[in-house]
Order: sequence, then structure tokens, then C-alpha cells
Amino acid sequence: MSIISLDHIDVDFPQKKGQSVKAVNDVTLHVEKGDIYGVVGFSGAGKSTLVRTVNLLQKPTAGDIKVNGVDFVKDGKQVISNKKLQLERRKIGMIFQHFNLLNETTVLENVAFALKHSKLSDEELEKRSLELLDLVDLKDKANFYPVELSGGQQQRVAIARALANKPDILISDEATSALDPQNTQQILALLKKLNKELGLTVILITHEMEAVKQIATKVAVMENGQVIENGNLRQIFLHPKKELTKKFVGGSLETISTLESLNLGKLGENEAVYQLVYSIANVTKSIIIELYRQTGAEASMLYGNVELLNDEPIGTLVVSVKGDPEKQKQAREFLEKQNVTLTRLDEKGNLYD
Ligand SMILES: Nc1ncnc2c1ncn2[C@@H]1O[C@H](COP(=O)(O)OP(=O)(O)OP(=O)(O)O)[C@@H](O)[C@H]1O
Repeated sequence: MSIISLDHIDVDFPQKKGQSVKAVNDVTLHVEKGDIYGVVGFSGAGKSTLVRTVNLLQKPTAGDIKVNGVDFVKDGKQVISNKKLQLERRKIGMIFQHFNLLNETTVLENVAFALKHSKLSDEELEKRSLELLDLVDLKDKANFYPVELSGGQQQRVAIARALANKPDILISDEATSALDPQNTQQILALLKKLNKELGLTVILITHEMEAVKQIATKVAVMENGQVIENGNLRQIFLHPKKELTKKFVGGSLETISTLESLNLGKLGENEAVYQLVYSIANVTKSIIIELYRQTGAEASMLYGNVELLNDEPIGTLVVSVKGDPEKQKQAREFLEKQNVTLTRLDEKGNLYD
């Protein structure tokens, strides 16, 4: 059973003169317990609006929402009482780009604040808050003020606070977007650790595909309020269908900048450029050498890269294949039979049409 079920969600924002903006348009997304679900897309795609419906910080205009086995919304109508919703929300932690800490209080008090509704004694409250700070490796900073900490440390305090009520779900809304690469790494590693050790289900909203590649198990790509493609990260990475997905996940953004700088000029009919994306474990022979052996077509490498996709090495290779039209045809047939995702590109690295 899914821990989060969003079915046919619409979110309309009314505008002036009776018009409205459809920020989320008929989105269905199911998150399983233990997933780290990346939600990616450019700014304005509707990621935050969609994910804020999970705890009803944003009410949908239409659709069904069920979280942790409890119906929140049916046919666009809230079916959970506000009182019960308040309790259910405690099982859904949230962290944000700008940490949202209370700057006048210490790190310890920031964490304890999330437990103010509990009946813990002052002593127990301090003990529990210190345990939470220990979990994010910041016990020694308990009496510091947020401004005395680095951005990454402040985000860890925010994570400790978000975990105070032992949530099953953690929503991370661009939590690493304001951080430098090193702090980003630390936060991603921490989220992965919490997912593994506590069984925490994580929703990771981001426009940075790198973050998703590192820790997500599943990914949804959003554009214009819709999820245009979603599924297992590996599947989406190796076999992207939509153009935007190819741009986001297939290493194509780097390919494009490399090809642009190479300035190849218009390709003739005796030349074609291909991008090959593959799991290193599945491809043992050199594709370029085999291509030449079997078809006589010569390929030269324009770009090559190996990156880790949730710890699995994935290769991206861009080659230019030279040969007359008959050889080109044979080369294409050969490449299509390999265990690779083949995408034909134009001289600028965009999809060939
Ligand atoms: N409260 C609101 N009132 C009116 N329009 C809104 C409101 N909130 C969001 N929108 C619009 O809905 C669309 C989706 O916004 P949303 O913030 O969900 O996108 P996003 O993918 O999370 O992008 P970003 O990363 O920039 O936040 C945008 O066109 C935005 O302008």
C-alpha cells in the first residue's frame, strides 16, 4: 500500500477577472514506504504546490489524497477534521530552502519548540532534543544560536526539528538549493542515512538533478503543472521518453554545452551524432571498436562521462559516426541492438528531428 496517494490532483489559483492559473493539472503520484522520491522540474513547474498538498498546506481544487492510510481529501473536499489533520501533520516533517529557524533562540530550543505540544517534562524535553541533535551530529552545538552555524549546520538543525515528532515522511523542498556543494553532500548523505536507518520516506523537491541522481530511488519530472514522466530512477535515467526528461536526466545538459563549445558546424549526410547512455555493468565490450569491426563505420568520441546513479556506475558517451548512408544505416542498427539508450542528436546536442 502506498504511504502517499495523490490521485488526479488539480490546484487552481484564482486570478483577477475570473481567470485562474492551473498550477497542478491532473497529477497522480503514489509514493511507497521507504522511497526517496525526487520531484524535479524547472522553476514554476508546480513541484512545491503539488507536494504541499500532501499535508494540506495547499488545498487541492480536485482529486483524492490519502496519507498513512488516512483519507485527507476526496473529490476535492477535505474529509478529515482539522483536529485529526493537526495530528496527522506531525507524521509529515518538512524542511525548506531557507531553514526557517528561530534566530533568537538556541539550537536546542529550536528543536524543543517542535515538541511544545507534548507532555514531556523540561528534563525529558532536553534529553529528547539532544538525542535529535545527536542524530544529525550537532549535539555539541546545542547552545549555539543559528547565526553562529554554517548553512549546512542550520539545515541539519531544521532536520532534527522536522524529526522531533518521529514522522514517517519527510518533505524536503529545495533544502540544498542555498548550500555550497560540500554542505549539499552532507545533507544528502544525512537524508539517505535517515531513510535507511529510520525507514523514513523522503520526498525531495529540487531543480538539481544531481541531488536526485545521488540518493533518489524514484523520480517524477514535472512540466506545466503535470507529471510528464515518473518511475524508478534507473529506468527513467536509462530510458527517458520525454524531451525534458532526456535533458534533465540523460546527461544531455553537459552534452549540449560540450557540443556547443566544439562548434561542429552543420552535419553532412555522411555524419551523425549519437548519445549512448548505459549501465557500465551491462556493457563490457568497447562499443566503438565493435561498431567498426562489424560495420566498418568509424566513430569518434566527442564526450564521455561516468557518474554514479544511486551508487550504480552509468556511462554517457557521445560519438560522431562517419560513413555513407548505407554504413550509417548499419551503424544505427548495430547501436540499437546494444544494451544502451540511443538518442540521435544534432550538431548542437539537441534532439535530432
Ligand atoms: N499562491 C499562489 N497564487 C497564485 N499563483 C501561484 C501561487 N503559488 C504558486 N503559484 C503559481 O503556480 C505555478 C507553480 O508554482 P510552484 O511554486 O509550485 O512551482 P515550482 O515548480 O515549485 O517552482 P519553484 O521551484 O520556483 O518554487 C507558478 O506559475 C506559480 O506562479
